[in-house]
Amino acid sequence: MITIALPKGRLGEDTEKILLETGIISQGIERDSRRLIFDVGEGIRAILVRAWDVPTYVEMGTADVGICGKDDLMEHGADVFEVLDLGFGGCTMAVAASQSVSREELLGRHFLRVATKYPRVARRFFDSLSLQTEILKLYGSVELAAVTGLADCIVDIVSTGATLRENGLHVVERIFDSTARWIVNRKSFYMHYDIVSHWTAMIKNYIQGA
Ligand SMILES: Nc1ncnc2c1ncn2[C@@H]1O[C@H](COP(=O)(O)OP(=O)(O)OP(=O)(O)O)[C@@H](O)[C@H]1O
Ligand SMILES: O=P(O)(O)OC[C@H]1O[C@H](OP(=O)(O)OP(=O)(O)O)[C@H](O)[C@@H]1O
Repeated sequence: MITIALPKGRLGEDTEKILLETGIISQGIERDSRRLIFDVGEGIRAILVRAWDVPTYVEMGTADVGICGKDDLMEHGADVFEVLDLGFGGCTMAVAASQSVSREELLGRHFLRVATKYPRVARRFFDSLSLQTEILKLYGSVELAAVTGLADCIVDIVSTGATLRENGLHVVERIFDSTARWIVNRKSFYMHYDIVSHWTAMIKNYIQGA
């Protein structure tokens, strides 16, 4: 049995499309049911998890392979093989602040209060600038922290930029670009080498042909 960790949410549809169109899975997921485990082929099961939890399932070996964003991988620091960039789910991890605060002014301060869903990414970034920070972990609507004054700036994902614009914020610094990644458990990579490398090649061909 080989287990694939599929992300719920934003990456779900593109993930399922790639796996179905490459023929890696032969049946789709009934997303409107409350089931979390699906038989998706002979000896293949899919588990439906939040994108953020995919690295945990793959690192621990409960899933052999999975799909999640680079942002979650960077934050998690999971010890897995990051095998392929799938190209979809594109966004940028960025520092953002009120439009009235310039990059020079913000990064020139001695101390910053930073709100984010990604405390490890934020800590690493500000440490690399030797900037003293207090990091506040939030779970959503992160932009609100910079608007209300809870924090001086935020570290969050930016895609269209609409959420920043509509809340009077702007990007101060881009930290890294993120897309969805195909990740593999380290043991499974060797134990299921034939199937994992076959699947990886199929996805690679699919992406190159797309
Ligand atoms: N606005 C966005 N546009 C494009 N891709 C995004 C955007 N926000 C997040 N992503 C990417 O999609 C992945 C999954 O996001 P999704 O919102 O489904 O789950 P989540 O971040 O775990 O949060 P939640 O389930 O609380 O909404 C993120 O890890 C990121 O790589
Ligand atoms: O640049 P944009 O296209 O506007 O996208 C960026 C927004 O999308 C994500 O939030 P999400 O929709 O997941 O909401 P939440 O984090 O507040 O739950 C992210 O945290 C930003 O708030």
